[in-house]
Amino acid sequence: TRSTRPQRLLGAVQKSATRGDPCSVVNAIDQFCRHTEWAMNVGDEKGCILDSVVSEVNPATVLELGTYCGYSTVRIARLLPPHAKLITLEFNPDFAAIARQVIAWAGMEEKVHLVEGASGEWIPKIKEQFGVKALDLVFLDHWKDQYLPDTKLIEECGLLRKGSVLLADNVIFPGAPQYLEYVRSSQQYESQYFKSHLEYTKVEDGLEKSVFLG
Ligand SMILES: O=C(NC/C=C/[C@H]1O[C@@H](n2cnc3c(NCCO)ncnc32)[C@H](O)[C@@H]1O)c1cc(-c2ccc(F)cc2)cc(O)c1O
Ligand SMILES: [Mg+2]
Repeated sequence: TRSTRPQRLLGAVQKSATRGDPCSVVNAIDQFCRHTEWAMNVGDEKGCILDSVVSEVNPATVLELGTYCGYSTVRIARLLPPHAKLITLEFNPDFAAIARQVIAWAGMEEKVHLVEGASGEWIPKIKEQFGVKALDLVFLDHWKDQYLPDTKLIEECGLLRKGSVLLADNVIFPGAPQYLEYVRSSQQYESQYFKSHLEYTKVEDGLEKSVFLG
């Protein structure tokens, strides 16, 4: 039977990237998605903005919502200090299986906890399961209509501290209008839009960075 897009993306990593070299994994996926088969990774252009936010925050604890094939997981983990932790939630078992192999190929297993499950079920468990007091950075890249409910759940679970950063992909395309309205109008956030383009295309898209003010 025909392979799936994530399987073909993993094949490109195993063919073109060097084991243990996260940058070569990121480059192999970008090359594949730009020249062979598009896939919904944050990509190289928005990825540079993601890199700058990760470097600025220098997080000890990161939560990613929506692992997919693990592109942004590897992109973030490669910048984290040795004992930092990236928790990434993915509820599709087929995508999770591919992402585990991409993360392993990049040699990032030590820094990444991939949890196979839904954000709504797992966000309330993060403190106890992972001994996390607060999240320094949250990267939202899952179903766009879930950005707002999950942000409210993260707040309710007391997972944010003064200075915690939310970074959301696709706030223009496909768009997350309710989320944007919330973080831009709330007194509890200082929000900033980083204009860019939809991965591997000329379509406008961007990332919204929102600092929790406590
Ligand atoms: O739709 C997009 N992303 C969704 C990602 C979903 C991934 O996250 C997983 N996931 C979803 N909800 C949850 C959940 N919790 C919520 C449910 O309980 N808990 C755990 N995991 C979850 C899915 O299983 C996937 O692995 C997108 C589209 C375009 C796009 C642009 C232009 C086009 F023409 C077409 C597409 C570009 C992008 O950058 C995009 O991110
Ligand atoms: Mg996205």
